[in-house]
Amino acid sequence: MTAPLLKLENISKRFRVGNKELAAVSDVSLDVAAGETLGIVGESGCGKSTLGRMILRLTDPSDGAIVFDGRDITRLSKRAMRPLRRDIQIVFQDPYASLNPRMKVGEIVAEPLVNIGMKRAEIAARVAEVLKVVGLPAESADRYPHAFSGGQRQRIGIARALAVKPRLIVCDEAVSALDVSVQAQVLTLLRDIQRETGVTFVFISHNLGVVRFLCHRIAVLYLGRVVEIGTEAQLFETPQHPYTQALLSAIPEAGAGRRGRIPVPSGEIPNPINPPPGCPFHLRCPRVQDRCRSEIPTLVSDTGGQAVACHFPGADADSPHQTLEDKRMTEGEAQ
Ligand SMILES: Nc1ncnc2c1ncn2[C@@H]1O[C@H](COP(=O)(O)OP(=O)(O)OP(=O)(O)O)[C@@H](O)[C@H]1O
Repeated sequence: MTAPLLKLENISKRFRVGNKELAAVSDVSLDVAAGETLGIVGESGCGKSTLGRMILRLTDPSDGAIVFDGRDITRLSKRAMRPLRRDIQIVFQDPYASLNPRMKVGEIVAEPLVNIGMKRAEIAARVAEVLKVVGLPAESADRYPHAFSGGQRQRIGIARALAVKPRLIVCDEAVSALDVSVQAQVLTLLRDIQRETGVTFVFISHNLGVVRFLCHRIAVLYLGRVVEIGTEAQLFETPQHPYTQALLSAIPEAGAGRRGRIPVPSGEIPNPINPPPGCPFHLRCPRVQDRCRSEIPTLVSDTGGQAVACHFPGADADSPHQTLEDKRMTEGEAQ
């Protein structure tokens, strides 16, 4: 197996809030292979953006290591990070707020190229090239962002991220502000770009329906911890964690990919300043037992690579402990 392009090793991030500490991300370990799309999902406040910001080194982790292409970048200085900025880019959620309204589109897309010292003539050619890749006419370069729709602006953001030929793009809620039909177009564009260029994506979203379309593997985050991770098929066909199951049951069959927040399981999300002892999900869990109230479950992987952090994992109430392998065998036996 080839080494992962990105490796997060036991990453944590704690913020000081007054005289207390808030654990935004706790002990997260993830691998992302080159050319893969890893989805990170969970409700608001579960630590998705903080994780994304740490990957970009916009926020320093409190503990753990970030390894990019075999190199530990956790403690690199700003200066040492500069050449790597080209390799790791970000696309933000709000295409209205993230583009400078006083700059022409051509200048916006060119900015990262100027920063890496590319020559003027080459910049113009590259800007035209990436505008074409994202489906915008060359004339767009001379116009200002306000002349474009939300979906077109997000294409401009993607063109800007792509300009420097990055190896990894973190998409933080990149389609969440768009209408459903526009979301689908932008997701298709991202998938096509990946097929064409082999770029790796970390795709952050609160919407499991959206990540399903694009992601090869998905990590579900709850209160700063990965509670389940697996391939798209594993998570959608045999989710093992009650939280993943609750998120899935909230996606109407026909509405996968629709706009809006996931309706949540009953009960409040605990405050990360004062998290409950034991399993972070136990206050909302339909399967809670005594052990869950005192012992934090560790992430345990099955032979197929699906991993779950739950003392009592199970596919659903009728067939507890069913794994994707069990399901395949059962289906095979039935034939
Ligand atoms: N700079 C900060 N200082 C203090 N607390 C922070 C800071 N940034 C984030 N947090 C807290 O860390 C937790 C995780 O926030 P984060 O923004 O990463 O979550 P998220 O899953 O991306 O949520 P959303 O989708 O609402 O942005 C939240 O409780 C948030 O209030």
